[in-house]
Amino acid sequence: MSEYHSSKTWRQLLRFPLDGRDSKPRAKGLTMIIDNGLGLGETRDLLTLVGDYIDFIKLGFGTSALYSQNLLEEKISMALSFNIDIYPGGTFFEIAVLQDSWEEFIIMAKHIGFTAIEVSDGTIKIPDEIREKAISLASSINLKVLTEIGQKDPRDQIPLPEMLSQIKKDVDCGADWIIVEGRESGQNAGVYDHNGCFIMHQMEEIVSVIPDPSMLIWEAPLKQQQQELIMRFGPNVNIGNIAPHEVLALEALRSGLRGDTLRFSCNNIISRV
Ligand SMILES: O=C(O)[C@H](CS(=O)(=O)O)OP(=O)(O)O
Repeated sequence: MSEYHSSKTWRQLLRFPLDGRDSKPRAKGLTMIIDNGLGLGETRDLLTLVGDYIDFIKLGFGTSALYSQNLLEEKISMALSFNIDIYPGGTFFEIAVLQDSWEEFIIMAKHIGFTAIEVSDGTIKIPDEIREKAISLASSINLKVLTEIGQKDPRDQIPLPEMLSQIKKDVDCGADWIIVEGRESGQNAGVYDHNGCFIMHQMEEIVSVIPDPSMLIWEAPLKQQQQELIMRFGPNVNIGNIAPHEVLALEALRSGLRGDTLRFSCNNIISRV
């Protein structure tokens, strides 16, 4: 091949097969990662490479308690410098409820620099009154509020009508987003069966009660789940519990740069040629 001289980038040469992916800052198409213990160097590397494709970092479960304070604060500032919201895992909030310290927990989260909070009851039962007050308190101090519906253990699963009414109550109380439980495994929890397949009627009912589907964040750690969500709701569906090293792969899926969604976008491409 003769010498090739061009300053063109791939983006100038090739269109993304799936149109319409929103860029940051965006109100929908959010990606939330679960960080179970990235060091500062790893975090810097990750955000330099894929910071444009991450909207929320969740420090998994109670891992925040295991950091030194300096390191935690440094990690939080790093996330903020990439315009990424950061919050402690829902399980950590549940521990604070169990220990009757949830008000101080929320205030301390704000003080440390977290920009959001997750109010969940995936492991323990939380009285409605505490859930409502927690949402209001967090909103009143300008923390973004994510609530979660669905249980971690299928044996604890609450009936669907209760789950649906919880969504409505959370929205009325001022929750900004509702996370649909899927765990880190994406199997046998929340709206997934033991194979990681969506329990379809649950998914449909959830979508039907929410005033704005972009308020939902689907925990969907598995590719088959991400693909299903993108094919059903488009590239700007909110997806969470993404492993840090899977962010780019998810973004490729959202943009049709991967066989699984390229197939789906083929009609689109053919009609444009
Ligand atoms: O971070 C948490 O507390 C959990 C992680 S997992 O469900 O145990 O994998 O996430 P949550 O946001 O409470 O579902």
